[in-house]
Amino acid sequence: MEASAQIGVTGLAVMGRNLARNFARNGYTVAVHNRSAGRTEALIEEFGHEGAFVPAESPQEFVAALERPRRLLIMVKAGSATDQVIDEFAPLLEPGDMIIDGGNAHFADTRRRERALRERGLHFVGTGVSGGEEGALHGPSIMPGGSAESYAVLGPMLERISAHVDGEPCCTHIGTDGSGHFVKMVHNGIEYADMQLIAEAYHLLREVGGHSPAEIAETFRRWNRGRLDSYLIEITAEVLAHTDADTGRPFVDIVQDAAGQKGTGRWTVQTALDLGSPVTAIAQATFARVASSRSELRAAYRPLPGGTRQELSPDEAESFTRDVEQALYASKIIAYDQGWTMIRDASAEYGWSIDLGAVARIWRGGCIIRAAFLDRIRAAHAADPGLVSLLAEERFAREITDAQASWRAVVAGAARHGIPAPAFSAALASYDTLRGAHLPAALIQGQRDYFGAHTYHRTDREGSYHTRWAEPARPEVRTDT
Ligand SMILES: NC(=O)C1=CN([C@@H]2O[C@H](COP(=O)(O)OP(=O)(O)OC[C@H]3O[C@@H](n4cnc5c(N)ncnc54)[C@H](OP(=O)(O)O)[C@@H]3O)[C@@H](O)[C@H]2O)C=CC1
Ligand SMILES: O=C(CO)[C@H](O)[C@H](O)COP(=O)(O)O
Repeated sequence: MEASAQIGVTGLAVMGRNLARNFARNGYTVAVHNRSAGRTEALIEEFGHEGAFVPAESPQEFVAALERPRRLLIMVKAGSATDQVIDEFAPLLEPGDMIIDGGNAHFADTRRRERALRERGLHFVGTGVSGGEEGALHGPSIMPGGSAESYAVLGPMLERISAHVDGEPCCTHIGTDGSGHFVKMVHNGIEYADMQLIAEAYHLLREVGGHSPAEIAETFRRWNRGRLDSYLIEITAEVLAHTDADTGRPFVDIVQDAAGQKGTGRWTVQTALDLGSPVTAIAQATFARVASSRSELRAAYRPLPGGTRQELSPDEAESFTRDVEQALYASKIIAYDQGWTMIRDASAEYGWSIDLGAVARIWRGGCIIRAAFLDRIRAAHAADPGLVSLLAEERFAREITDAQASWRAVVAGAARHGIPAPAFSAALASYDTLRGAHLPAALIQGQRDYFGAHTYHRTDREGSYHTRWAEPARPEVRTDT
């Protein structure tokens, strides 16, 4: 077989098929392969006319169709399937060739795979891809890790098929080894928080504000024309406005209230604990999904009393809606700030030198959390490349300040009414924790020292200290001399 394809895609389910079509529509010759040949045949039959495809039945045929250095994109089920595919294809490749993994791999697996393949002279490019089925076809946000050398060859192709905002591609080299998959994982963590915050806003508008799903859809449409303008707000309005054809009831009332997850949010929270990154809003959003699915626990709690419901007058309901918008926006700033903190922490830990402004730039289009807001984050980092937190930027700080009263009223009101608002509450608590001059952590240090002689630092002197709590006089000793 003549080596005529600039890229090959193996794994032709929804994502792989549409990425292959995207490459072909952009003028590349694309070799296509799938474990079961039916998907390859279906792609050629349905979409073969869209561009230059080279269908391959066997891995050998597939690899033979690729121009050198070979660029082989894996789009299979994340996990052990990725290792199986690598084991199958790597022996057929030669030094300098590239394996790109566009699945939602755990970044630690990507680091392991990159190391192993580097030893064999191959480039392994763990690449985050976001945008779902439609994004894959029309332009996703792409987050490649791997070597700078591989990006020099691959980058132009990936940038070409990515979404574009203001003429700029939603694709950039994130850093070495697993950095691309790490950033994609945090994208999904933020996605969980954003979705949960929006869901809490809906719940409050319905249960406290007394609005119908159709009315709330209109509210979201209005918000989508303002500073909350985002894909997730847009689709939320569509979902809320949808009526079930069978029953004539709002769609949200016929769907079971148990949220699923494939696991990237969970990975974000697990990794945040290892890094010491306080991503509490993301964590609460992830736990809220978990809790929604624990039907046996929910059944046990259900008979117990809740808060006091109070009907709002039309004026009060209108004012409450404005408060919820403020609370949603303020909480969103915190959730995004937590995501960025985590990326900054990992970048330092793994030596990735991630450009935090570039991450915001490539998330402005193509991905699930795309939003006007991300351009503000990009601009904040452009103005101050050393920005430690979004709240250190004047405009974000002013907006959070302006939202104060409403934000607190919404969280307090939710508690009074007995409506769960875990992500709103976590975001506000995070804000108060990080801005607090004094935290009760001093007492925790005392407790630790009491039961475990874990020592503490004093506010007035250098050094580590321990109080001998068991002795009546409780003498204090310095432990670091
Ligand atoms: N769906 C989405 O919106 C998004 C998905 N992703 C990620 O992209 C990747 C592809 O996702 P998606 O298109 O949804 O497909 P799936 O995750 O459903 O995976 C199905 C594909 O994996 C192949 N596969 C499974 N096991 C093996 C194996 N052991 N050896 C070879 N091939 C195997 C299947 O082949 P066969 O047809 O023979 O069964 C099929 O092509 C995943 O890693 C996913 O996490 C990333 C962003 C968004
Ligand atoms: O990667 C994605 C988008 O960026 C997927 O849509 C995401 O995996 C969905 O996650 P979950 O099923 O956990 O809600």
